[in-house]
Amino acid sequence: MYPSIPPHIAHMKLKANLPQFFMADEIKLQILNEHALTMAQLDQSHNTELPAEVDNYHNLFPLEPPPANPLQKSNIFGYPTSCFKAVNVKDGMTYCLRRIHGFRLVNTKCMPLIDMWKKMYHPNIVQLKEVFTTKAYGDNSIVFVYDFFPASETLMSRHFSNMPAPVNGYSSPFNVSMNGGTPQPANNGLLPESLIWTYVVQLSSALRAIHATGLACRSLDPTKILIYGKSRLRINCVGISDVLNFDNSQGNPLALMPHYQQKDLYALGNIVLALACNSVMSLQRENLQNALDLVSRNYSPDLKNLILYLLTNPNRPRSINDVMPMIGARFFTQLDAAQLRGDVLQNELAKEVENGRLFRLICKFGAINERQDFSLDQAWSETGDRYILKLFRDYLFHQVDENGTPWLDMAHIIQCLNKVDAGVPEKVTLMSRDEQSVIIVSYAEIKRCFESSFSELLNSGHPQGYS
Ligand SMILES: Nc1ncnc2c1ncn2[C@@H]1O[C@H](COP(=O)(O)OP(=O)(O)OP(=O)(O)O)[C@@H](O)[C@H]1O
Repeated sequence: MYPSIPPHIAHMKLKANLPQFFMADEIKLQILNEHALTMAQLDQSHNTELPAEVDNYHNLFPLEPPPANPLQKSNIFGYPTSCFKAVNVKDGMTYCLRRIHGFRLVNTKCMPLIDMWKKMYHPNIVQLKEVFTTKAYGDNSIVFVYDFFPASETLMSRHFSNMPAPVNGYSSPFNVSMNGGTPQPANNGLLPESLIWTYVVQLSSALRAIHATGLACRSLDPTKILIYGKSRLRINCVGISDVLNFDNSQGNPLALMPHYQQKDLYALGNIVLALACNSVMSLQRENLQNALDLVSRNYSPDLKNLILYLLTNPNRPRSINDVMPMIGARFFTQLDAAQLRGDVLQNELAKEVENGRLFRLICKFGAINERQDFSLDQAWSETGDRYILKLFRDYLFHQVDENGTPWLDMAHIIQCLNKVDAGVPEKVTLMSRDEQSVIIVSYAEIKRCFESSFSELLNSGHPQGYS
């Protein structure tokens, strides 16, 4: 048995500051979950519906169940749409593909707008990567490719999913046809005001960037806003309306944007009001006054003023920049939260950089240990420097206690690998498997054996990715 670092020591610093500690754990869980979802694959032997490949994308995996009626049109876009994750064959990355069924692109004058969207990088916008037409689905479809955010959901499903089924067969919340009456919170209680401002800050920041480039979102709707983690938002589906609803009569494709920007602001007002009432029913014209009363009773005057600014006087031109003073000091809360999260991530990244270094070391050990044949020498991995490395591998991984039971201790492995990596002069006792011989070597000597053995391999082969 060898002394090991008590596992809690490594975490002591973080645990001393509990909020950071929990945030780090939460982020790790989220990343694990996201990784599992990114890796999910369809069993191709059972998949008869989806094409194996669409343009440069393969491994298609639907992100939503097939609709009961395949001709069901999206309320926002007016065409049937479907969403997949897929892997790009060129870069191996996973993307989100949104197919617009039965759309034939006859006019490419809208493409400058798509180029503008592709250049738009913003932390609250799902980035558009490319657009292509395809017959891979057996019809004329146009596909919009976006960054993929695993484990994300829509703002609609997060906050308004327990709404009664819409009577018109469509699913857009902003078209729900209800019987009127006072808007009732869809869930028990109302959302905390701080959460609503968190959303306002993110959505207005995205709109500010979009409007500043001369574009407009044109599809701002709770079904077209992605949410992941606790409260991180991104505006989704940018660029689609610019293609599907392109007005060919305008010489300048940006000519109508100021008009659409006003509509974006109105849509933002609707979203904030629906969040504040915790119900999309508040958006019914006949419910508006009741909804505003509910906001006055439960939230700050600033929130009500923001909603009034965005929803009333549609003939008065409004600007997203006017929202900033209404957010006021709440902006600092956002900034603080973002910086705290940044610190936690930096801390976690530092640990992962360490882990990555040790992982590469283990990969190299794996390439040397137990190699059956090298340069026509069958005993290469059993002799010379490699023999020491073999015994060191046993020392690292195959320790047993006095009863012969495997002794498994991560801290021992990490500590020893770090010492080899640093080449410290400390000595270690290695024992042959038959326990007949004992070798005392320093970690520095092990490092030398390791480096010379690995460079022998490197010089003879075609190494890829080892550094
Ligand atoms: N870029 C993306 N990355 C990851 N998941 C996404 C992405 N875009 C959409 N999704 C997921 O795909 C699913 C369907 O999204 P979609 O925008 O079609 O919502 P919807 O409520 O079905 O809207 P609609 O009624 O217009 O079809 C949602 O679960 C959403 O979280």
